[in-house]
Amino acid sequence: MSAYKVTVLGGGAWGTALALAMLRAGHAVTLWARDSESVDAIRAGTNPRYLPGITFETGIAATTDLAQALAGTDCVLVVTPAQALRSVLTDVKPHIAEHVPLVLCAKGIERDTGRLLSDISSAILPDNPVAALSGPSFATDVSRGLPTAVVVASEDEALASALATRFSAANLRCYSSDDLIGVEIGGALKNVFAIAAGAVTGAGLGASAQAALVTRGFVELRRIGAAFGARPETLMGLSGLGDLMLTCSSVQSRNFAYGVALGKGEELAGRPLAEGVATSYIAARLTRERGIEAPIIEAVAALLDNAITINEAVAGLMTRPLRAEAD
Ligand SMILES: NC(=O)C1=CN([C@@H]2O[C@H](COP(=O)(O)OP(=O)(O)OC[C@H]3O[C@@H](n4cnc5c(N)ncnc54)[C@H](O)[C@@H]3O)[C@@H](O)[C@H]2O)C=CC1
Ligand SMILES: O=C(CO)COP(=O)(O)O
Repeated sequence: MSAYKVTVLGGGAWGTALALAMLRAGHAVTLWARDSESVDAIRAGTNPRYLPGITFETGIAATTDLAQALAGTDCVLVVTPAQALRSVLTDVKPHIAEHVPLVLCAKGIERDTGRLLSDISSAILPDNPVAALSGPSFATDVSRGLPTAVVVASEDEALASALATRFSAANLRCYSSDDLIGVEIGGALKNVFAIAAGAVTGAGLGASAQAALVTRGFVELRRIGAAFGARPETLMGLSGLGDLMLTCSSVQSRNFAYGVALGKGEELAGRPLAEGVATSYIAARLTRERGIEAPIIEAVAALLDNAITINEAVAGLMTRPLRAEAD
């Protein structure tokens, strides 16, 4: 029987880690990256730019040739940044066979349109079933083979379950879900709250403020999730609360680290990818348009725009009208 062929698009931290996870699950893995430097390094068992200090097994067939990466593939993991999804899938279109599932692994909402990533995928590649992989999982942990649990979601429950089975291995446990929107919303918004939590830490506001911020962030996530049709139990799961806990508590998170720099008033240009920046702007717009109360998201977007200071953000949140917690 020929091996199940997985194509990974994206040679950054998460693309490399997922390619390794797929290799360890016993699949034939081809990784496409746009720069030959990353391709050469990954073939040799390193990715110094995105996973510094980590060496790993060889066996990933890395290439800069997209057509070659997609030829004869059984499944594609799309692991480029959320804001690049539209252009990447447009490039993929001529080279992918119908019915090959696309598993979206980025966490974000398209800034210009407010579209969820699965919407973009269905619009560009309507004949390819779409799934999302999300949950608390740092690329460094996964590439080191540390135990990790994620969720694979698709509106097609049988597909989600089949992919979760394929992707699971000794140290990667994949749950399945048919709540695609719920999984996407949780993954996208936790990055915004991670920036907020980082800012609280960076500004030295204390552990109590930190806990309050994360808890009230989760309330905003639930409100927005409800408006988008996400199931509450999905938001309570790995891709929602689980990832919120992870990224709001560790400088291993680039979004949290970005927030720390913001809270300290440090230079923000040139930092590693923090998906929550783009997502905060569009999430603030979407919540405003839909009349959803999301003061933390609003504050993050305003802070990033230099429209308010951290002290003004705190004062704004602390002086809102008092209310019952459950409202
Ligand atoms: N790093 C992590 O621990 C995790 C990351 N993610 C998500 O995965 C996504 C990717 O993140 P990372 O791999 O960590 O980012 P990264 O910054 O390490 O790598 C991004 C990769 O995408 C490539 N890229 C950027 N724009 C591109 C374009 N227009 N066309 C083609 N390639 C492009 C870059 O060259 C680079 O290889 C993000 O949405 C992130 O939220 C999800 C879970 C864990
Ligand atoms: O999504 C992640 C872990 O689940 C990675 O978070 P950062 O993008 O903030 O590093």
